[in-house]
Amino acid sequence: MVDCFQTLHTHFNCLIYFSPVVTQALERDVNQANSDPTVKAVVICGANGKFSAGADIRNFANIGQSKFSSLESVVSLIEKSDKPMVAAIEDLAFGGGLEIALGCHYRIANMKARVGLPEVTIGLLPGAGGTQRLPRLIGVPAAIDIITTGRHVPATEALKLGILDEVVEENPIEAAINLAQRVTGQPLGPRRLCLKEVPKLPNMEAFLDEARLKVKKRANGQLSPQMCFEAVRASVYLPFAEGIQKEKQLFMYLLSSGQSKALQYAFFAQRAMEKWVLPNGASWGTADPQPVKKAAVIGLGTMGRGIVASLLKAKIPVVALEQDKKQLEVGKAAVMALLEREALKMHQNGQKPKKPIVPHFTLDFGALKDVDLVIEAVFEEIALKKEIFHKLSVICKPEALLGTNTSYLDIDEIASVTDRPHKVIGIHFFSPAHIMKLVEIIYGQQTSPSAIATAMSLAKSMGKIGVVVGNCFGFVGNRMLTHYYDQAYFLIEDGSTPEEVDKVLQEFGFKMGPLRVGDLAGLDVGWRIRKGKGQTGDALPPGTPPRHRDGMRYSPIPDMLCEMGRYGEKTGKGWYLYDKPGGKIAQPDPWLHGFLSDFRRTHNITARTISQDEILERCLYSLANEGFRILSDGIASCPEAIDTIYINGYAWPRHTGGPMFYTSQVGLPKVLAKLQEYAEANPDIPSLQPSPFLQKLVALGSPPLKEWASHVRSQNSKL
Ligand SMILES: CCCCCCC[C@H](O)CC(=O)SCCNC(=O)CCNC(=O)[C@H](O)C(C)(C)COP(=O)([O-])OP(=O)([O-])OC[C@H]1O[C@@H](n2cnc3c(N)ncnc32)[C@H](O)[C@@H]1OP(=O)([O-])[O-]
Ligand SMILES: NC(=O)c1ccc[n+]([C@@H]2O[C@H](COP(=O)([O-])OP(=O)(O)OC[C@H]3O[C@@H](n4cnc5c(N)ncnc54)[C@H](O)[C@@H]3O)[C@@H](O)[C@H]2O)c1
Repeated sequence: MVDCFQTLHTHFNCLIYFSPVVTQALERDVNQANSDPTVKAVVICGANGKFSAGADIRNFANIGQSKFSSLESVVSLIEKSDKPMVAAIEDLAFGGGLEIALGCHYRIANMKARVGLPEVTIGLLPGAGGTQRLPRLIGVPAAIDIITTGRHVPATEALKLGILDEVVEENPIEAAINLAQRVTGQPLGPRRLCLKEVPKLPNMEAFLDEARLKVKKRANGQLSPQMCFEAVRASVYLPFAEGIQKEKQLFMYLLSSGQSKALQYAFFAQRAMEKWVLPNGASWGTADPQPVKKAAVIGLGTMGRGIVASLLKAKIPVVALEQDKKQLEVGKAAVMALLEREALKMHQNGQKPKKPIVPHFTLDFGALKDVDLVIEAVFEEIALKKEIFHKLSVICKPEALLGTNTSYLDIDEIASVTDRPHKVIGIHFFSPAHIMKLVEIIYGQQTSPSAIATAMSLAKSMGKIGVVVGNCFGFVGNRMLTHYYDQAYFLIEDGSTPEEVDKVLQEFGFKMGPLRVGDLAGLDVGWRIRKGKGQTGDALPPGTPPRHRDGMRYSPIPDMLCEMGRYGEKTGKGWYLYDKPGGKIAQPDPWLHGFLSDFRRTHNITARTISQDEILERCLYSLANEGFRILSDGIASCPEAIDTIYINGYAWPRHTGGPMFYTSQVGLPKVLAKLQEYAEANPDIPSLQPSPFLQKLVALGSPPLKEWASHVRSQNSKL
């Protein structure tokens, strides 16, 4: 029987995306199968165990509309075929890949496959008929969910929704051939999605109005979810062919938008991080990771508990250590609650919760003697960290890697007290550690390439994005963030309210502005750091001017709020007033406004009306300005690293590409001119002085972002 069937492999070599060549080859093969009378049915599958990840994103910049359109015409060709077409989905079918499968008359996948239309995440919409066929297949609410979020749908859920006709344990190709044999001769009309009606809802109009608002709110200024919604909405009101035209028109609109460029840049920037290279030439290509079969976490506070959960998610057994019985009990309860929540989430997503590995909770450092990796997450105090690392170097086996989750402290100083500085490394998670994707991997002067490779491989196994960076106070992310916050405080001193500053940054695309984030994280966190640096508190030399430190402008307002017990959400008061301690409902606080007026009066500051542009530019350009310094210092190897850090660690709006990409889009000469203007108006804020590297790039005619790193290299090699 097999000779009556044709199995079309979609000509992919390794990964599985549609270039024009692949699309044309598929079209040719489908035409051949259609015209060959010996072929009774066709099974379409991928090669090397994967169906397809969709259109080739790298091609978008270079390709004309006609080439794009051809993928939809192939889907249509498949759908119109008089012979049963069966998609055999192995592992994944995303974007154009799922659209091809939707053109098929039947779809079968293996159990571990995932399907989805992730175009929204790269600033686009499914442009090969997906927005018109999926709602016809599974109804409007489920289609809106899948298309506007781009989420990956597991095979079992896809089966329930009706996206798949069958899910099999093993090889879907064999099952597809069996199915093709069974259905040969049956009418295909009912299987063609283009001929189906979109399933009606009793209250479609009201449902769509509400859904549009929800999508808009969640989009935070990103266009693609909103256009995805409009395309699905068109499927309800337009005949199929007109819906396809509408989809095409919206696709082309998104394709030409700056947002899709930024999102595609962010996609590739993130993936480029795996291929790290150090200034000394050591790299991912030559460094071997060590296996991590057992790990330890020291300190089960805010960060430690999330780090334990992340390690367990990667199936690494963990020893969890605390300083005393009480803290151990608190930490243990918190970790167990996190694990239960994870299991519940899996259950709700239709996944079978795995039996959790329970950590070994202990107060005994001796329990760390056989671990391969330690991640220390105790208080941010250098003396305490050094004491712990000294102890670790005595207790842990010589090959064990010693990691610190410090936010700011010097990796070399910590390494100096150990017997193995080459195995000491910063592994900087972001809060909440079990959720946030970013891990900054910080190498010190002596950290070995193998230690970096191990930390990077660990990040990947925890489902996180590791970015390798150099060692300096605050590394990349927090070093830049200081300037963003300073500007926010100075703007408030000069006349803005916290609400005004936050609104401007929220309109830019952040979910929360800096002051609201400060309240959420706890204002005492920064206060402790400033006290540690001697900028406030008992260590401050008498006679220090209140609004200057070392001749530079300093805002004492955040310290004053903390001195009054206003730590933010947890105390019910901070930059905002909350419904209760621990409450989430933030209101403008009349008391704070009065306090700010008194502060300005005391310090002879005449409040001025500050424009939205000034708020945005001072906050964002000062942050990016530090990014140029970080590039120039070699702390980040390329602007893509900074952008990946900001998008994944600081909730920078992905659709603007990250601070460096955003700056490149605004135009380096404009950013430079604005920084010069603000620096002249504020001579006591040196961080507003444009970085020499930014000036150099402008002098070079503002080369494209992908060339910036080579200009750093040429600059440093001349030194
Ligand atoms: C008129 C209108 C007509 C329009 C027609 C449009 C049709 C359609 O609607 C549009 C699309 O399909 S849009 C597409 C919709 N689809 C998506 O958005 C899916 C995007 N892809 C993904 O989400 C993930 O890559 C997977 C989950 C597929 C695999 O994850 P994993 O196992 O962790 O692997 P990994 O590390 O992530 O990737 C490995 C390598 O493959 C690379 N690469 C991957 N996909 C690529 C692509 N489509 N392209 C190019 N390259 C792609 C990736 O860069 C990396 O390269 P490197 O050089 O080795 O660094
Ligand atoms: N909180 C954040 O947002 C955040 C983000 C990234 C990094 N970090 C860094 O992570 C580290 C921990 O921060 P956190 O916010 O989790 O602090 P935390 O105060 O919430 O927790 C610290 C924990 O360490 C424990 N501890 C203190 N001394 C110890 C010892 N000798 N042995 C064992 N345990 C000990 C404490 O009992 C406490 O439970 C710090 O270095 C911090 O800078 C914090």
